[in-house]
Amino acid sequence: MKHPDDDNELFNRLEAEMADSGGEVVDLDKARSARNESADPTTRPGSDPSADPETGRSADESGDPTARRLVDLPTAKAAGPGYLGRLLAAQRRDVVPAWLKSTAELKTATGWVARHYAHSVGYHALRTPVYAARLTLQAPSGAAKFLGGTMRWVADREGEPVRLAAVRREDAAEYLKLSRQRDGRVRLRTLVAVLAMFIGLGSALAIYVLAPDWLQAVSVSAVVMALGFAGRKADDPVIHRAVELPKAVKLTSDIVLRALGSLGIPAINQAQGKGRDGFEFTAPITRDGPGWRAEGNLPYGVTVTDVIERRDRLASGLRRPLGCVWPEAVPNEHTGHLVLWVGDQDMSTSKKPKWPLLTSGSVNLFKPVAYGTDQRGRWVEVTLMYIAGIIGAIPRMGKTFLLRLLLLIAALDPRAELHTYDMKGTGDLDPVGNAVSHRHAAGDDDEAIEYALKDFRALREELRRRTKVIRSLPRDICPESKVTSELADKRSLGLHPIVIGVDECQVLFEHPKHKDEFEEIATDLVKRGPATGIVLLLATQRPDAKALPTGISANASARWCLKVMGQLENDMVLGTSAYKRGVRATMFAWGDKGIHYFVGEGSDARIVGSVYVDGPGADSIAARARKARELAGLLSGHALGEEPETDASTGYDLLADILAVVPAKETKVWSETVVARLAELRPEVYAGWDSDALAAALKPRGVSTVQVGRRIEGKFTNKRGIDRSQITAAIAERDGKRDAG
Ligand SMILES: Nc1ncnc2c1ncn2[C@@H]1O[C@H](COP(=O)(O)OP(=O)(O)OP(=O)(O)O)[C@@H](O)[C@H]1O
Repeated sequence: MKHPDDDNELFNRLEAEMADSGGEVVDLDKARSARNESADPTTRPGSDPSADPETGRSADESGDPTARRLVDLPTAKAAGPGYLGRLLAAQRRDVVPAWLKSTAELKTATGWVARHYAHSVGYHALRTPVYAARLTLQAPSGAAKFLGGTMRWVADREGEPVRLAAVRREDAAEYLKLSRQRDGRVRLRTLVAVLAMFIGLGSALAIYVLAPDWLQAVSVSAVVMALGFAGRKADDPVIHRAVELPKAVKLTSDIVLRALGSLGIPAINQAQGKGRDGFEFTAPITRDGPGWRAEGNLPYGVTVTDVIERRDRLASGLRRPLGCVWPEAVPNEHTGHLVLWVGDQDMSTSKKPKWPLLTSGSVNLFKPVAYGTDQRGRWVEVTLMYIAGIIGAIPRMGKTFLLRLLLLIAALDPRAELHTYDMKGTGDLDPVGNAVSHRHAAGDDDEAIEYALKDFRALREELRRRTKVIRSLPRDICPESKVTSELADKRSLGLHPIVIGVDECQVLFEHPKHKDEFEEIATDLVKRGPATGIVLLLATQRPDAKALPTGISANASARWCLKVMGQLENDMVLGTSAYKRGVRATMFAWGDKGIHYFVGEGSDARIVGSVYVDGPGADSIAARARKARELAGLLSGHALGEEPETDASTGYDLLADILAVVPAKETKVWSETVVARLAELRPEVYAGWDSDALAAALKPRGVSTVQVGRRIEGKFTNKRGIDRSQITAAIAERDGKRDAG
């Protein structure tokens, strides 16, 4: 779009030049049109920018002080970065193509080729007897063809039309010449034929008399097959194709231009109307994975998003199914740089490579794991640690399946503690929940909401505990102040990954009574969870500010957006102004189930088709995950049939309990007295605690024990104890500076 400042600048510069030359006011419209013409992307190169657009002469040449002057300096062409500058900014294409660099892709491609030929060989081997029988049946006709052909050759039948033409012209000299040539040729060919016959018959006789049976059989078969082959009919081949390869039409520049011309974008149509291309190819059209890739610049002012918006028309212009046509913008390029990838097959129906984790293998959540494929069939990976993610889509597009897939991946890391909430209540998350989850609930009834609320509160406590543990760790063990795979392995620290998945999260965030608390805790988990090893994954079918509070959607670092209906939902899931940048999940078709835009931590949006794992598949993966946990002794909570109340490890608040047993008038109390009272209060948790255990439990909560002196029976005794004011201060800090006293 032309900026109004451009006109002002143009006007000012024209005025300045006129003042220099004492000229009059210039027709700005004409100057503008001259400028626009020189700015047309498809203008032929080589035209002199300083020349008058009408006379072809430059203003200086004409000597007319009122002549219009062009505002671009003649040196404008040379301006801009020099050769080195351009080299620095140049984009280098890969020397080795991506598919050759990836061993997984190479293996997949080799596997496909091997399977293709194995199939062909098997197909033909099974049909060999049929082929032999058909060739034998065709052998007599082949023999007749062979004999007839030989006779015609000996009799020089190919020269006959020429001789007959000489007869018709009554050209005696020519006819005599041709006849003599024919007689000579027939004599020679007869000799060759007779010789060949004797050699053939002699060989046959020799084989009959001298050769072993197998050689006789092979020779006779070979002759019969050869005669059968000679007797084949053009319209009925003996050998049929074992594999019908899909015929993908080659993408040519003409097809691309035709398709772009059919979009109804005025700038392209105008350029094409004037006989120009309306698109400037910047690289040859090449094969790229199972499809074609075209790349180039759209006319000035036309953006890639204009094309993406009309993807269905583009598909019509290319005469390809919608699922094959993927126009994309290139990050860090100008907005008119289009990459058009046209697949051989529809992405939603094309055959996907087998997901390696489907049948075996485990996961380290701190490392990338493949969870889907892009348009080109290449694996796309996600690292589930250090993220908070949101999944959004209209109903029935595969949102729950995607969430379940991510949770299954998490389940395959035995260290991960899963909290799964299926607020839709249809049991889609049950395979994971029942097999491995520490906490799991389905449905939106009061019981499930209470359960979730209790768990969220406990998770907030856990988050706080973790931040303190991380803070108390020495720098060399925890150099980045975040949980690492090594720290997660140390069970004593309790920093294992926690993955929370909530399907239809709007049920929590719109709950009439608890919505604020859910929102507050979830926002905290999204902001501080990733560094402490807590991952929150939220899925919703109604991504708006109520269903997905902005504090959460703005801070999520991973986003998965399946088909949505409008810009608002699109940007809600994919981030502000994603729609404007051309990242539009609105373009997905209804049949594009599981296909989504994925924006990972700091990476550009990619189109991904997630791996399809159905219910039974999910069951078997979850069973595998359960087994691994059982072996490692890491199965806990819901998966063991435990209810949260009976699980003492997270269901208590030590600081609050101390306040409960130490009245305000007792400012300092010995630890042994505190643990005795605590054991009375909550024996299932505190029974067996001693002073040291209390000190160890208080340390991550930011409280240390102090020396407390007492005079007992006239004797002064010093022992470790707690200072009540420290406990109230810790609670105040923990609860956001609220007064806990
Ligand atoms: N990756 C995939 N590939 C192919 N088909 C898929 C994929 N994921 C999901 N589907 C299909 O899409 C259907 C809908 O999936 P799912 O139940 O996850 O949708 P949803 O968006 O969660 O719907 P709702 O909003 O009603 O819960 C599934 O029944 C499944 O057959």
